[in-house]
Amino acid sequence: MKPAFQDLIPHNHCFGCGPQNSEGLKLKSYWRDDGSSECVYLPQPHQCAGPTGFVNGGIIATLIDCHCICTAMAHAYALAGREIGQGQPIWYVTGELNIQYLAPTPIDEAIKLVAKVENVSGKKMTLSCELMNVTEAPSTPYARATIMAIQVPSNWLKHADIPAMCEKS
Ligand SMILES: CCCCC/C=C\C/C=C\C/C=C\C/C=C\CCCC(=O)SCCNC(=O)CCNC(=O)[C@H](O)C(C)(C)COP(=O)(O)OP(=O)(O)OC[C@H]1O[C@@H](n2cnc3c(N)ncnc32)[C@H](O)[C@@H]1OP(=O)(O)O
Repeated sequence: MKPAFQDLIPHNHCFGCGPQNSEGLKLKSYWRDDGSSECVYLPQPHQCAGPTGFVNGGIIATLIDCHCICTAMAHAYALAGREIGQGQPIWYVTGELNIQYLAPTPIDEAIKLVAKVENVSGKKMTLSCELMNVTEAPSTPYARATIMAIQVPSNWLKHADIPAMCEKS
């Protein structure tokens, strides 16, 4: 199996997707044969909503956000004809995140996110994402989202790190 996007993107302390964040969700994203990307995640009991059986909406938002932004970066490297993480870094941030929560997401089973790049226009990349049961059974997804990813300059990180956080990892 090829490495996950997150294992190739350098210098990532993100709570959702950073391998270098020991307290984070550490999600992993991969290309699928049809050009979409997927991420399988097993929710943890403490990530519950009010009732203990369902996943908190903010956790769902983080999973969607990080899977889509990492997909945007992976797609941008592919458009540049480079392997992820090779050469001048390509960074994207979340400009907009719109989520429809369609049904409660069970906390005691693996879930799957599938994202697609819908459009690239200058610095802006639009992606769609569905969060569903890991079996991809033909039922309504638990959540559906659109994301606007915005490319930021490769020197953006110079302004964005707290040294103590970097030293910790
Ligand atoms: C803050 C943390 C960032 C972390 C990532 C950064 C670097 C990566 C480093 C290592 C880690 C690697 C991977 C994983 C990292 C993260 C994954 C999770 C992602 C996040 O969790 S990330 C946090 C939440 N995110 C923010 O903290 C963004 C705050 N924000 C800004 O920093 C600015 O707001 C920015 C840069 C978005 C725009 O800056 P700006 O306005 O100067 O950009 P500019 O003028 O060049 O606009 C260019 C075109 O985008 C359009 N546009 C602009 N903003 C838009 C918006 N909001 N919605 C729709 N369209 C928008 C314009 O209308 C124009 O469109 P047009 O070209 O058609 O005119």
